[in-house]
Amino acid sequence: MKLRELLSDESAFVIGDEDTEVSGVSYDSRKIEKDYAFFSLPGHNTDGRKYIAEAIANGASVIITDSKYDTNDVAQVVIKDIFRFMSLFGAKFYNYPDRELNIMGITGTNGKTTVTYMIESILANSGIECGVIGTVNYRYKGKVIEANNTTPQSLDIYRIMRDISNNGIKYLVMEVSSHALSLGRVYGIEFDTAVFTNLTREHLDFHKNMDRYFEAKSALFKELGAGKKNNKKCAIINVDDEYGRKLLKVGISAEIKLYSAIEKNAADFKASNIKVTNKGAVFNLVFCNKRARIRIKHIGVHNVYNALAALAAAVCSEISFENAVEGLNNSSRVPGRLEKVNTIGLGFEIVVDYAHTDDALESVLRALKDLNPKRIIIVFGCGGDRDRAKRPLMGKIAVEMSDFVFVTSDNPRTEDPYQIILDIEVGIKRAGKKNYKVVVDREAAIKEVIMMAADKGDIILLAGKGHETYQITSGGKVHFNDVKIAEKYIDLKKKQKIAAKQAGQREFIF
Ligand SMILES: CC(=O)N[C@H]1[C@@H](OP(=O)(O)OP(=O)(O)OC[C@H]2O[C@@H](n3ccc(=O)[nH]c3=O)[C@H](O)[C@@H]2O)O[C@H](CO)[C@@H](O)[C@@H]1O[C@H](C)C(=O)N[C@@H](C)C(=O)N[C@H](CCC(=O)O)C(=O)O
Ligand SMILES: Nc1ncnc2c1ncn2[C@@H]1O[C@H](COP(=O)(O)OP(=O)(O)OP(=O)(O)O)[C@@H](O)[C@H]1O
Ligand SMILES: N[C@H](CCC[C@H](N)C(=O)O)C(=O)O
Ligand SMILES: [Mg+2]
Repeated sequence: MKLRELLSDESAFVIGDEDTEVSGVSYDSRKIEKDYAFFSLPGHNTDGRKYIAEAIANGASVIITDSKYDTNDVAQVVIKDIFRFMSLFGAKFYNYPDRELNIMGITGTNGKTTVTYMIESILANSGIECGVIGTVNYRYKGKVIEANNTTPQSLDIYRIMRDISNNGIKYLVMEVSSHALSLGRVYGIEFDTAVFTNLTREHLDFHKNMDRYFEAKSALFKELGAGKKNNKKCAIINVDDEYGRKLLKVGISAEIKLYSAIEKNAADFKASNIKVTNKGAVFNLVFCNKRARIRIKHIGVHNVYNALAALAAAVCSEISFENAVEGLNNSSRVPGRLEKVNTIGLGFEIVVDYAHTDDALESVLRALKDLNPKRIIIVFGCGGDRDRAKRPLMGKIAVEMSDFVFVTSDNPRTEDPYQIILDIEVGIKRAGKKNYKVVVDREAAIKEVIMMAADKGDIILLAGKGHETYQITSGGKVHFNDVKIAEKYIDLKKKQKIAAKQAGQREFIF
C-alpha cells in the first residue's frame, strides 16, 4: 500500500514521498520490519520518539510523530492528535473490518466482562460464533490472545477485527474501557450496539473527576451511528443508574433501549421478583409483550443487571427473544467473578472475585450476605499506581459488611505495599472498626484464612484479582493466582484433617 492511500483528511503534514510503500504498521519499535510505518506515541513510562532511530534501523519506511523529527532518511507524517490519526490509519490499513462486523461495545465501571461472557453464551446458543475483546483475553475461532489491556490500542483492535472477519465471523463483542475512549483507542470504530452498565467511582487518578470520567464514557454513545454502516444502531442503558439517566441527555441519535430492575422505573427490559440462591439468580423478565422466568447461574442482584444488559444487546442485534432467554439460562460462569473454589469436605466456602472498586465490593458482599453464611471473611488489597481515593472507601465497606478482614496486597506495582495498606486503614478507622488484621503478603493472608480462621458455615471472599495469574510488585511480575493458591492450602488442610483423624485427634479450629 502507498502512504498516500493511508492518509485521512485529518490535518496531517507529510514530509517526503507520499508514494512510499507501507507493508505493515506498529507503535512498537521492536515489532518494526521492512517498509513498516512506525507510530511514535507519547507514553506514560517513556516517549516513543526515543525509539524512532531503532524503528528506522529495523526497516521503517515512514515515521508518524506529533512533532517534527530531524531525519531525511524516511518519509514522515506530523500530526497533532496522533492517537486519533492512528485509529483512522488502522481502519484504512486493515480495510475497515469494523464495517464487516456487527460490533457490540460494552462500557461502564463494573460488569463489562460479565456482560461480554453472557452475550457470547447467548450467541453460541443461537449457533453464532463471535469474537470477544476484553479484560480476560481476546478470543475467536479457538484462538486465545493474552490481554495486556481491556481494550487494546486501535492498531491492535483493527488487526484482530480483520482476522476475525477473515475467519468468517460476523459478530464482535468488545469491552470499551474509559482509558480507551479517552486515549482514542476506539476512535472511528463503527459500533452497532453500545451498552452502558453503570458508573461509580474508579480511575480518578486518570480522569481527575466523575464529570470527566462520565464524559469519556458518553463518547461511545454520542458517536454511535456516525459512519458508513446503515443498519440499525442501538444504545442500551441501565436506567436505574444515576449516570445512566444522565446519559439520556447527552444527545444519542441511535435507538435507545432501557433496562431496569426497580419497579418505579419505566424500561424496555424489566426484571422483577428477583430471588438469589447459592446456585444463581431467578427473576421475571418482561420485554414488550413477552415474558420469561430467567434462571442464571450467576449469584447476586448485580448479575441480574448484567443479564438484562446482555439480553437487551442480543435482542437488539436480531437474536430472537426466545433464543436469547435460552442462551442466558445456559450462560456459563465467568472466570474470577464469584468463582467457587472446591472446598468439599471442609464445611466452608471460598469464592474468588474481581471486585476492585468499593461499588463492586459492596455488590458482591450483598450477594454473599443473601446466602446467609455464618460469617463472611474477606481477603483483599488495593492496586498500586491506581486511584488512591478508592482505598479507604473499600476498607470501610469491607469491615462494615463482613465479620473479619485480612488486609493484604493486590498488585502494588511501583508503590510501597505498606503505604497502600495505610490508605485502606484510613477508611477502616473512619468506620470505627477493629475486625481486621494486616497480612502484607497475599499468599500468607490466604494461607492464614484457610488454615486458621475459616470455620464451618463461613464464606471466604478473596477479592480484587479474580482471573489474574500474576502479582505485580516493584520487583516485577510473578505468577500468582488466587484460585490456585487457595487450592494449595485447601489441599494441605484436608491432609492435616486426615492425619489428625488417623491419629485419633478431635478436629480443632483456631
Ligand atoms: C496508561 C496506559 O494506558 N498505558 C498504556 C500505553 O502504555 P504507555 O503509554 O505507558 O507506553 P510507554 O511504555 O510509555 O511507551 C511509549 C511508547 O513507546 C513505545 N516503545 C517503548 C519501548 C520500546 O523499546 N520501543 C517502543 O517503541 C511503546 O510501544 C509506546 O507506544 O500503551 C500500552 C500499549 O498499548 C498499554 O499496554 C499501556 O497500558 C498499561 C499496561 C495500563 O496499565 N493501562 C491501564 C491503565 C488501562 O489502560 N486500563 C484500561 C482498563 C481499565 C478498566 O477496565 O478498569 C484498559 O483498557 O486496559
Ligand atoms: N453490574 C454490576 N454492578 C456492580 N458490580 C458489579 C457488576 N457486575 C460485576 N460487578 C463486580 O465488579 C467486578 C468486576 O466485574 P466485571 O469484570 O464483569 O466488570 P468490568 O467492568 O469488566 O471490570 P474491569 O473494568 O475491571 O475489567 C465483579 O467481580 C463484581 O465484583
Ligand atoms: N482494570 C483495572 C484492574 C484492576 C485490578 C486490580 N487487581 C489491580 O491491580 O488494581 C485497572 O487496571 O485498574
Ligand atoms: Mg473487564
